[in-house]
Amino acid sequence: MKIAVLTSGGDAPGMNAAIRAVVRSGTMYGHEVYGVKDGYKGLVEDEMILLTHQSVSGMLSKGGTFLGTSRLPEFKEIEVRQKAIDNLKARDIEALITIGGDGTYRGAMELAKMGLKVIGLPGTIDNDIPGTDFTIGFSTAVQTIVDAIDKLRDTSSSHQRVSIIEVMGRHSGDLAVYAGICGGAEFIITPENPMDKADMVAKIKKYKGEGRRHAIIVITEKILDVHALAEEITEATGFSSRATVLGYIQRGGQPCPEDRILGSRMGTYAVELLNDDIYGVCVGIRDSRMVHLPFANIIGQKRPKNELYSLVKKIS
Ligand SMILES: Nc1ncnc2c1ncn2[C@@H]1O[C@H](COP(=O)(O)OP(=O)(O)O)[C@@H](O)[C@H]1O
Ligand SMILES: O=P(O)(O)OC[C@H]1O[C@](O)(COP(=O)(O)O)[C@@H](O)[C@@H]1O
Ligand SMILES: [Mg+2]
Repeated sequence: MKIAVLTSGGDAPGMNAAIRAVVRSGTMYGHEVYGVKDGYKGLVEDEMILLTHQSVSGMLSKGGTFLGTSRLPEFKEIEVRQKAIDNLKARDIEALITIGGDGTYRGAMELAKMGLKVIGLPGTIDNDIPGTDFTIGFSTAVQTIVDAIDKLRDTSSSHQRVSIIEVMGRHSGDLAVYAGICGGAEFIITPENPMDKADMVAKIKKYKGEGRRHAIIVITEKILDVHALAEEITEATGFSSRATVLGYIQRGGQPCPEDRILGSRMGTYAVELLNDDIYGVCVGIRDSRMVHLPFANIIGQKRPKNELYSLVKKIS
């Protein structure tokens, strides 16, 4: 069978491991694997290349995605998707493996409805996809954030400051919660765990009175202006405060072992699903096992609130 693979949406460390696994296991099972450049854009513009065992050599340890990625809002239009399907048909490519986040899943489901054999793999640092305990890229991003918190604690403590650290996650607080716990944050503010400003100010005043040298606040992006919050805290508590927006550094870097393993497992599992004539599904990891679920069961669903949210309150 001819199989195409693409990465779409925000890049995530471990995407290359997943592509590599699709190529290596695909060729092992006798398939031909084509890499699509820059996500859905490459499908529409017919930018695809045959990938061999050799083409993915050395890719396991590389961050980002060597195929490139993009956001293509026009892919919501049926005429644009039809062009993608026609390009695949002209090359006799029967199946497509997409690696991306929730938006990529939506595009994949639409393609599946149009008759293409599609499998979705969860690749995003946000860990915001239902049906899987973890997404490819999340663990590496957590590691990067923890490293930043550790460094910010050094300078906070030296200057006796409250350090506010804004992390990514879009509408999901998982990055903030996991990294905040690892970094010993006093406060973790996320869409699922809103800020109680009066309580926070009272506690920071108390910490100041106790002579504490620092406090760490980790907050998900898009909730508020962190620099304004730093000024408010300084004024209201007398505990000098500074904010740092971590930004795109969270998306880059060498994938950690967990993401290399997750990408390798998911890429191989996707090919094996196609071998078994299973498609129209997305892959997940649940209780350490590979699973698959129809796109329709995942898209638009909410992830249950992570149980680690209650841990934060007990140990901070
Ligand atoms: N409803 C949709 N129908 C078709 N394609 C979509 C839809 N939503 C998103 N996409 C495609 O998926 C791409 C990636 O989605 P995006 O939300 O940007 O990133 P991610 O997949 O990482 O969440 C979009 O740029 C668009 O091309
Ligand atoms: O790269 P852009 O377009 O600025 O998008 C930023 C967004 O991408 C992410 O890094 C990853 O999100 P996606 O996986 O949904 O693309 C979010 O955490 C962040 O909000
Ligand atoms: Mg997303």
